[in-house]
Amino acid sequence: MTHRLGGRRKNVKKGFQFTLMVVGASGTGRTTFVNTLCDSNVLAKKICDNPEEAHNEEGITIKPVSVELDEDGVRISLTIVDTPGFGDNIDNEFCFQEIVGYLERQYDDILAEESRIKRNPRFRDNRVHALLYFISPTGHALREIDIELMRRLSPRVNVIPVVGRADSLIPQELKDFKRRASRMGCVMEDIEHYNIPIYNFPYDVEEDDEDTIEENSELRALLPFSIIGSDEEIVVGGRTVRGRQYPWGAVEVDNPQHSDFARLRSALLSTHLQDLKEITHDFLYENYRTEKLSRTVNGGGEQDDTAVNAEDTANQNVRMKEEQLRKEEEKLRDIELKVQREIQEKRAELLNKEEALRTLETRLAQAQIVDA
Ligand SMILES: Nc1nc2c(ncn2[C@@H]2O[C@H](COP(=O)(O)OP(=O)(O)OP(=O)(O)O)[C@@H](O)[C@H]2O)c(=O)[nH]1
Repeated sequence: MTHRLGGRRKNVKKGFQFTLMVVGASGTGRTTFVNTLCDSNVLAKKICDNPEEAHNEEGITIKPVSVELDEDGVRISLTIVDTPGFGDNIDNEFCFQEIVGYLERQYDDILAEESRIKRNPRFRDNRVHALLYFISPTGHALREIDIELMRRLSPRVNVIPVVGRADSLIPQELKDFKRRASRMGCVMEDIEHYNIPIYNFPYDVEEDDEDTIEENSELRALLPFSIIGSDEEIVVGGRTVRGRQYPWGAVEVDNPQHSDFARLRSALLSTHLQDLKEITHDFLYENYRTEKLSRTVNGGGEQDDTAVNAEDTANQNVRMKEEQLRKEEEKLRDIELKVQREIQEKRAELLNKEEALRTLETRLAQAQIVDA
């Protein structure tokens, strides 16, 4: 079920917090996309690599940066988590682990916070709500590394595949690459073939309204989104627009005929922001939590901070229950004593009355004897 921003007046006033991770090999256009999305230089461009150091494998660095955006009058506090260095190494296993580890650490923080007796008012929820996976515009099927990473990340985050630098392919090539199976294979065919549970703008024909179904099926049909990014402005037919100028013509970032940038931007920051957050909390985090806690209960051997916290909470619950039972027993004992006291008082009262009756009867009998 998709939720719109408009229905949440309180949040509209306060604004929304959203965290977006961007992953993709170097040169796929991640940095330019982020800067185009935020309309400012949020991420610094990598300045020309030193050829003497090019063979050094630097590994991946995960860098969150925050930026405040105004989306049609709604404040969005957007955190971008960039992952430069992904796919640059011969062995990418370390990169996979770093990214999955980062996503899981944010869940662990929430789990630990939920288990605390006293909440930390300054606690910040850093869970990642969506991950844009940048695919190189090769025109070929997905690479093994793309399939492997999307498959590993999908259980932990809403993965949305995008084709970066989409203007590197001519429109027909791009169409074939996105959806239409050709000799080369295509992105969506691979995603379906390998059963990768990406975020596919879910809808329920029975439950959702017509507009939601229509909008979500349109967005689903655009997957993977083709992205053109540019931090430059060009003049096209007298209009100043963000785009890229070529000798043969121009491509415009915000023109839906040229790129899916505008549709993706509005899905992320407006129409589907709440849905992505809800799936993260209700489904992805909940699954992680269940896995983690059942591993702890089943003695999976993992005894980290969260496990200890969960154990503390369980012990505390037992102690609270014991205390409650003790109080109830005390209350029952008091009632019992009170009832016993009342019975004794009534019995004494009855005995007194019997005594008085007997005295009366004796006096009556004596009076009758005197009369006779
Ligand atoms: N044609 C075209 N070029 C692009 C596009 N987006 C970025 N580029 C160019 O591609 C090159 C790499 O872009 P970046 O945004 O730095 O790519 P990146 O994925 O962040 O790469 P690293 O910074 O090396 O991790 C730059 O020269 C950009 O100007 C695009 O949509 N179309």
